[in-house]
Amino acid sequence: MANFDPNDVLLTVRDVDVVYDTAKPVHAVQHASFDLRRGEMMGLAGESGCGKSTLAYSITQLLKAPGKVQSGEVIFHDKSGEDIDIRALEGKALRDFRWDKCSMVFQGAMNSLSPVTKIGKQLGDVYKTHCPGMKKAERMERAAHLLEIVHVDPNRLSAYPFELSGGMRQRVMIAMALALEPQLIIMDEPTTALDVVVQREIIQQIAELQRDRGFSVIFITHDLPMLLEITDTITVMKDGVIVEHDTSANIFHHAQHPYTQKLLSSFPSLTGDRGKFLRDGHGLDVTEA
Ligand SMILES: Nc1ncnc2c1ncn2[C@@H]1O[C@H](COP(=O)(O)OP(=O)(O)OP(=O)(O)O)[C@@H](O)[C@H]1O
Repeated sequence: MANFDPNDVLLTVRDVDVVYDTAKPVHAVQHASFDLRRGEMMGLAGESGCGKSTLAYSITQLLKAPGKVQSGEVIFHDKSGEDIDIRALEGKALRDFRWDKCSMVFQGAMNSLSPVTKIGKQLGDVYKTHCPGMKKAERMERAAHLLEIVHVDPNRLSAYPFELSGGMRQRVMIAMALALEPQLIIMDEPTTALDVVVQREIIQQIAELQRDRGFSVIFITHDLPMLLEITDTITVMKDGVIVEHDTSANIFHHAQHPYTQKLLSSFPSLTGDRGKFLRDGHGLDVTEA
């Protein structure tokens, strides 16, 4: 039971090919194609080194040398009706696109907060940059609201990052990613550096926020059972190639590719039977397999 219209595509990725141009070139992503719908939460799974991050960075033009997108098409179908060719964006248009329409939360994002600047100012600066006419009082009001959304006490606006726990700092980074209400958020192992209890709380919260606010998510992790709980669809990569892309329910019940089957069977379950949880469109309800 998905929360999105299957015909309402937000992102079209076609035939994307990425090479790291090193002494021995690495063909890290090969002919990757998928559609992401508006309001869809898609998991990108596969073992370390299979090309998940490379594909995500290519989509957002964040790939650094020696990585190079050699070919392919990435089109963002904006809610305004405009089709944006992301690979053709440069300069200000690209910077605006990144926060305004698409944001990213990285694994170590919490460590990218400036240690000498209060949380409120760092959140407020997103508005200062992207909404230049906004008054300071409104920036702070919005920053406080963002903290509330991610369950951090708004009094923490006056705190420095070192005064917050790792989980709180990562929540602040999620708040920052939400600031301009982007249509797409790419999350690359956003909770991996945190302890498991905090990971679980934050992942549940991401799923709730996504459901309530209707943005689309590409959630990157090697943790396939977790993806089964929170995503609508899952894309599985192996050695730079997308080997399977289907609804999470189909991946769980009828995985076609032997590699997906192997991934599914290689994880112990928290609940006894492997992955009893499946997203049903209403959060993380339990569904018998
Ligand atoms: N800067 C680089 N130079 C050369 N090769 C690279 C570079 N970055 C990544 N690669 C290679 O590209 C391939 C894909 O790496 P990538 O980091 O995208 O995989 P991943 O699935 O995201 O892995 P992880 O889960 O460990 O983050 C790997 O073979 C990796 O060694």
